[in-house]
Amino acid sequence: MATARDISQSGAPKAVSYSLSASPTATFHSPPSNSFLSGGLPLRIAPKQLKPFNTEDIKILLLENVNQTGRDILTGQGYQVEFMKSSLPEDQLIEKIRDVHVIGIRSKTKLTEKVLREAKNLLVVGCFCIGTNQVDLDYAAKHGIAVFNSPFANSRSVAELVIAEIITLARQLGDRSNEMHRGTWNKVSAKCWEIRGKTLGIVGYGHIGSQLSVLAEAMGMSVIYYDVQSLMAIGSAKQVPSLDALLQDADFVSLHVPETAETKNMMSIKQFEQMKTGSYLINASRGTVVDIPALIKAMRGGKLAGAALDVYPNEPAANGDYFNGSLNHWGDELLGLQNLILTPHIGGSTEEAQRAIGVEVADSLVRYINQGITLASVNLPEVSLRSLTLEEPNHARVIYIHRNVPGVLRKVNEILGDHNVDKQISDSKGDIAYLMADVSDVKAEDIRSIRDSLDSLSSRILTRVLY
Ligand SMILES: NC(=O)C1=CN([C@@H]2O[C@H](COP(=O)(O)OP(=O)(O)OC[C@H]3O[C@@H](n4cnc5c(N)ncnc54)[C@H](O)[C@@H]3O)[C@@H](O)[C@H]2O)C=CC1
Ligand SMILES: O=C(O)C(=O)COP(=O)(O)O
Repeated sequence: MATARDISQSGAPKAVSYSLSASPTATFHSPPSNSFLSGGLPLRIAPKQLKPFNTEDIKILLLENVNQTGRDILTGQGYQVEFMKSSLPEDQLIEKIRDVHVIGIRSKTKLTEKVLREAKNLLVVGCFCIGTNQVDLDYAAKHGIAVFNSPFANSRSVAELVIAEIITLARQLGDRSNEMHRGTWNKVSAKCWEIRGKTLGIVGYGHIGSQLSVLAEAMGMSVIYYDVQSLMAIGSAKQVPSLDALLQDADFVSLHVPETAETKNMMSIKQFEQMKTGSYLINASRGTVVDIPALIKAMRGGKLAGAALDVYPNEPAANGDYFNGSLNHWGDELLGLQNLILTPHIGGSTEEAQRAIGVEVADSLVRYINQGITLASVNLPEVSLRSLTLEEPNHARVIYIHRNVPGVLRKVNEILGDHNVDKQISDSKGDIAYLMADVSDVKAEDIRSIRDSLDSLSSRILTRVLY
């Protein structure tokens, strides 16, 4: 059956997702085949007066132990919230995602095209983390699914972890501690260093890299950084022109780039060869950025004096025994190395960061679900109008997500032109455009007519009407 998410190859808009309900206690409906309304939210019309949609009809699935702060905000809105501590294997994720309007994830849940294709009712994804590489952002945008994240609420936590790791590596604290646990007293100073006066090379000078820069300089380190963009240095840090230049000069190299095609195996055999003998590598970015066999080789050959890994190419879905999962590719080869700190992707895992992320992403979701506001979306144009005046009767907010092709605004305004448009805004991002208009003095039949007319336009991706 065609759904509201389909973009017809023929250009003809497809059917529709929700039923019209006049019942004051209506619950979520499965898409009826003969329904005549489309879009992401159930329409609710009370006799005589238009009513806002019912938040209780919204179904949300939260995976990966999203913080209580976010859960409280979402349940406080009256949405139906299902919470799970871990991520889900693909087959179970596909089953679950078919039914929900909103999904909240962290870095583990992969929302690929295959998964999103099944998400027939999905309006919006909340990434309760910084990275959005786990979501097919382009597919989501082309199907009118907004994606939000928290761009910097855990940056400080990651930077502090890296500072701890720099000192831990320089003083071989991990090995000394392990030895003490095994009953060995091993008091040594050989190849143990102060970090004062050493050079830290930061790869990727964004939110985390620049925070790290400030902390490292405060401890007496010299900072150099490499970034694809030309960025203002903080303090006395200096931008260098290439990764090679950074690797040749740095005593410690810390990676803070996103997962992209360009950053895959950014640190491989050639790059390790460029590094100073006795230097250290820290990766708290994404597991794909470091070629692990090349790292093992560099550590065994003495090129590196130590390394810290917080992220891995494949990470387990849940806490527990990982030996049967992702890390067994390298097994003893990796685990047997000296002065290698392994942590289970905890860079952003502090109370402060998780609480702040919970609030920030949940707030973005509520704004989008209730008001259609896309501010801070990572894949749709950022569009905002002041809050819908729900107190005023017979107002409606029309949201039209469409392909960015010539002539759409003229057609939309022909449709809206029969009504009193109080405010209107439109913006585009690549192939996708987002239009929002508030209309007043509309009755139920006007809304139905606006909706049907917008649905009949060949540019349509998704129509929502909120009131
Ligand atoms: N370990 C953990 O728990 C966490 C890991 N992360 C990871 O850290 C990454 C970085 O986070 P932020 O600093 O917030 O991101 P950001 O977007 O603020 O900064 C990334 C920087 O990398 C630069 N960059 C991109 N491609 C590059 C390339 N090929 N070569 C050199 N520079 C390049 C960008 O220009 C940008 O300045 C995130 O994408 C995420 O994958 C983020 C938070 C927690
Ligand atoms: O914020 C990020 O991108 C992170 O890597 C942290 O991910 P997490 O929320 O711990 O799954």
